Amino acid sequence: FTTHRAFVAPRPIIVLNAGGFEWEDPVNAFDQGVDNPYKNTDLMTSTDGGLKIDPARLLSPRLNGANLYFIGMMGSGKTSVGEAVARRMGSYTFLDTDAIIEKATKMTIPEIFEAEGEEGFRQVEAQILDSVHPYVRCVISTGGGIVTRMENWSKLQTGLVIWLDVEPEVIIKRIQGTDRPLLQTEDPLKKLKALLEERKPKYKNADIRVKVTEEMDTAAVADQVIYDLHHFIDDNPPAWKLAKAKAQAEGLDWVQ
Ligand SMILES: Nc1ncnc2c1ncn2[C@@H]1O[C@H](COP(=O)(O)OP(=O)(O)OP(=O)(O)O)[C@@H](O)[C@H]1O
Ligand SMILES: O=C(O)C1=C[C@@H](O)[C@@H](O)[C@H](O)C1
Repeated sequence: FTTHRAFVAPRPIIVLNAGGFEWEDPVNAFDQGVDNPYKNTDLMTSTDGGLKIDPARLLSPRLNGANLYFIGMMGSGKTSVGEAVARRMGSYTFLDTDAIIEKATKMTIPEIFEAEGEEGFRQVEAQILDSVHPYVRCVISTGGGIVTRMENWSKLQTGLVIWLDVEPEVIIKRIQGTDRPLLQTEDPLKKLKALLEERKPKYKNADIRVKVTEEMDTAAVADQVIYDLHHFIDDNPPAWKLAKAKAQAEGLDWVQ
């Protein structure tokens, strides 16, 4: 992680044509931003001694614009937690690749799976990620299977990647009976376990792994993510800081 990774110039969104159907320019689907974030009164909390700033608010200047990508199994909380983190940060916009896909294609995810199969959906997903990743200051919640395509990692790794690691037994209680296409089987828990085993080596490539237990509600997970992000940045200072420390240790003038 180096802060200058964040400065990828935004580029025009192209009109996409994948998976066998015409798309609208997905730029119109990017309207899920946090409204006027500086009006967020939760950013300052009152304590005994006075006002205390939310540590989430301090992340933004430390990230220098780098995007945060949430990865993990379906139902792991990427959308709920991602949105909570973006709101608390104040100056980051929240985006959800599944929601953008549905808006850009004017189809629901089950409809895309039905019409194009999983492979068609993956193509669409990869192109949406390609369109989204040049933007800066975004918290981006991704689809559970986005990690399966190697090419997606080159986009994810332009930001910081956070894996919400949740046991299938916990997930199934949250999402049983929903219309997620990959769980339309006789034994959804078995399917979830098999998918997790297959994907675990990919999820492990995340910069930060947050173990989420059943007792943790969305706010507790968001707290943990924010805490871990500060520690990650502490442990991975930008390259210029290391260069400065090295130069000074060698007795060189840093700036004449
Ligand atoms: N920490 C939590 N505790 C309890 N319920 C949660 C928690 N996090 C998320 N949920 C609930 O689980 C369900 C799935 O959450 P969410 O949509 O955020 O997951 P997701 O990872 O974005 O899923 P998908 O990849 O399928 O879109 C929602 O009903 C949400 O309210
Ligand atoms: O885990 C998966 O492969 C998926 C998760 C969802 O977020 C959707 O992207 C879709 O249902 C596929």
